[in-house]
Amino acid sequence: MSKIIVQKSRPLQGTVRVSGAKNAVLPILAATLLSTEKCVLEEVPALRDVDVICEVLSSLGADIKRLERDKIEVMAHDIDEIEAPYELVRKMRASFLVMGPLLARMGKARISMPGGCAIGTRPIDLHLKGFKALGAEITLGYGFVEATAERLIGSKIYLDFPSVGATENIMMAAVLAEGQTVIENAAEEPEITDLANFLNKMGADIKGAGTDTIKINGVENLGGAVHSVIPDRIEAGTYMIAAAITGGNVLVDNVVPDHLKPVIAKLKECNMEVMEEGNGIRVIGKNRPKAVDIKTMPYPGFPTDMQSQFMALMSVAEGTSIVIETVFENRFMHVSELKRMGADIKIEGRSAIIEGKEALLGAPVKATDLRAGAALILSGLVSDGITEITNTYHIDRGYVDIEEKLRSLGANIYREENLEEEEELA
Ligand SMILES: CC(=O)N[C@H]1[C@@H](OP(=O)(O)OP(=O)(O)OC[C@H]2O[C@@H](n3ccc(=O)[nH]c3=O)[C@H](O)[C@@H]2O)O[C@H](CO)[C@@H](O)[C@@H]1O
Ligand SMILES: C=C(OP(=O)(O)O)C(=O)O
Repeated sequence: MSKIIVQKSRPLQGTVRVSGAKNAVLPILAATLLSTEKCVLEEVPALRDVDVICEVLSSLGADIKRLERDKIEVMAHDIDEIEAPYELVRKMRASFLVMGPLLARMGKARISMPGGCAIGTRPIDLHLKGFKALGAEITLGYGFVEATAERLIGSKIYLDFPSVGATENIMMAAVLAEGQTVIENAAEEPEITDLANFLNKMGADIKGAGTDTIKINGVENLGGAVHSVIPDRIEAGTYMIAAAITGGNVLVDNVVPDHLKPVIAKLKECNMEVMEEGNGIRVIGKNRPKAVDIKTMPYPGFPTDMQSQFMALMSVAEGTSIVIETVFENRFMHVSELKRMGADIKIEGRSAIIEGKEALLGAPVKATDLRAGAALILSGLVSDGITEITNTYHIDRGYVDIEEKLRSLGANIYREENLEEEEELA
């Protein structure tokens, strides 16, 4: 098991380039199953999750070539399997995103139940409700779910909650359905728009992605496409907080500022200087941050995937802040780890009350999930002593070269590999 070691660092300085978005590339790779022609994806982040979804696609019969570190070619001409095995689905919940494309293309899909995880139970009822509305027959077996339909029929689907994954899965199923599908109360995240843009390049007819009503007119088949994945707004936000927490001056390059509105607004509210510069955002942290409250919401609200990193910032802010998590029912696992580093945080239901401290103390801590791991790294940058983070495989799911990128800004961070121990799986 590897460890990431972080020591108190000087204010970070320089430029860091953001990679392609994990949450955009995963559904886009799943969508390549819909085409019998070659698809080429650029700005593909070199992440563990990307390797897993590629393994899923290969197991179904797709031919995958890595042309460059961030460029992948997928040829899904010969799909001969309809089952994504538990072995892979347990490594990454997003494997479930192959269900929609498989069902649309093959008329049948069988996927292992993804199960719960550290941030909540994460049910799949909305995905299934959508497939049923499109005419699929759903069978729940021991540990798997099977969907069958000779041809899906377009329908009107209202989502009880704007689930990102359900919107994507239903959209991918509906592109080859007969007639029109309307998804109401759809998720509006930029990653949904990126997926829709990719599908439209393949020949789909999708309108309204990025709003709460998406209209999909089914087509007979889809062709190949070349697509460049949007920048990762969560990775960008994490480096913006790294600049703020260390009182640094960092240009976070390759971003879409519009995707980061709530993070920019909150950083400004805590007295950080934030400005757009070319394709980047510069963050200058001159003073100790002022405590501000946040409430996570579906896009365009404050992203739940930035909640723990923001809490790390609030742990050293001046004053008291309240963080309310409304998207996941159990996304405060990082609190006990931050407390080990001296943070003063109390949890009351879905709220965390944080009394900002002037300094934190390094400690051995565990990354309980991906963003929890990022929060611990951020805290380590401003903690006296050494912070030793284990369960780093979570961090590798979502951050490309995180130590190298932070080191290039002057951070004191490195990784210790211990290959003798077996890695626990997510
Ligand atoms: C790969 C990917 O893109 N992951 C992102 C995606 O996850 P994911 O697509 O899993 O998140 P959802 O938007 O679906 O989940 C949001 C909430 O809806 C609930 N829910 C979801 C589906 C369902 O069928 N039933 C149900 O009750 C979930 O338990 C959760 O409480 O969006 C989340 C919310 O922005 C982000 O934190 C994740 O980083
Ligand atoms: C929760 C996250 O991802 P996933 O849905 O892939 O677990 C995340 O990116 O913070």
